Amino acid sequence: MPLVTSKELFSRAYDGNFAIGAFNVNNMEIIQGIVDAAKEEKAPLILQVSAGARKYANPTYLKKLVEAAVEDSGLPIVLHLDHGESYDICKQCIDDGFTSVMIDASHHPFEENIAITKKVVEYAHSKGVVVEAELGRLAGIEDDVNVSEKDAAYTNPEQAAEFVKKTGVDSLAIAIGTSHGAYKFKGEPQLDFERLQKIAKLMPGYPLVLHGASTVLPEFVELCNKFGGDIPGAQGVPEEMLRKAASLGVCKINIDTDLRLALTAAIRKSLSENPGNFDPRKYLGEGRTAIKEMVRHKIVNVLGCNNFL
Ligand SMILES: O=C(CO)COP(=O)(O)O
Ligand SMILES: O=C[C@H](O)COP(=O)(O)O
Ligand SMILES: [Zn+2]
Ligand SMILES: [Zn+2]
Repeated sequence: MPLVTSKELFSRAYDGNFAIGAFNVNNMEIIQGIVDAAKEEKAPLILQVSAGARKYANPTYLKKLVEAAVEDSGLPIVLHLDHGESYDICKQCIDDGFTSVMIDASHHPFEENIAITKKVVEYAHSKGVVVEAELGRLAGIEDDVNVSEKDAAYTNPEQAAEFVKKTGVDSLAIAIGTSHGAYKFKGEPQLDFERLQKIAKLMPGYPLVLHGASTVLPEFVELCNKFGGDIPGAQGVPEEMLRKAASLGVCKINIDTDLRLALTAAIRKSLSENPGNFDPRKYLGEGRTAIKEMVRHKIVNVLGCNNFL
């Protein structure tokens, strides 16, 4: 099976109230860990590549690794550009064979975001590629911010509907209180589900995307800290909130930080417990296994996209 777009995956996810995991990939072990879990759980996958990942791994290598994953697993896999910052990088990835790109022009004024997104959509659609865009600012919002500050940063539901209509974009990343990285909330985790419901109601059947959706699993934070790390106070999105989002029109859930933490925790532990070892296959292998089990947990217990095939 060749790489697929997310069209069919999202439509099934929407109807079934589950979500597809979009995992950031940077090297072979990360890809293998994710794909091995998905293969065993019969789950589709979105493997996403950031500009930083392309720079780190070299675009040709990454693409070949993802193609190898498709060939080896036989799974429906989407190759997606994460946070494309310009028309040019989106075009480059489309020409390179990506089946999905994100144009993230969310930091531009509304009309400009529309114009840039529309241009990407026109090119992508002419090549059979789907597009994700973003509206709103993905930022950690403190507990004590007032309503007007929240309104300024979070996605405006009416604007979201207008944006989708004017751009023809295939999916939309929204801001309801998540943020990237391991420090998402200072106090109680809080997402604006009322806003999500309003957005979903204005666009029935339309696939929404949640960035910054790692849970920052405490077991990995603890392992990192136990074996020489120093990441105090890390906190992510509780799993029940992700399940709720998936039942309210969120079809794509982005996960990077949890992969980083699982890999780092396992490598720290392995190196610390085996001080005489200098064979990378041992600690990278243990990192890969940690990723596999973490991703399996997400697929089965959080995303609900197992037994998809
Ligand atoms: O949104 C993401 C990638 O686009 C990843 O979010 P996390 O940092 O929560 O894993
Ligand atoms: O959204 C950001 C992703 O976690 C990718 O991060 P990166 O740009 O460091 O590769
Ligand atoms: Zn953004
Ligand atoms: Zn993101």
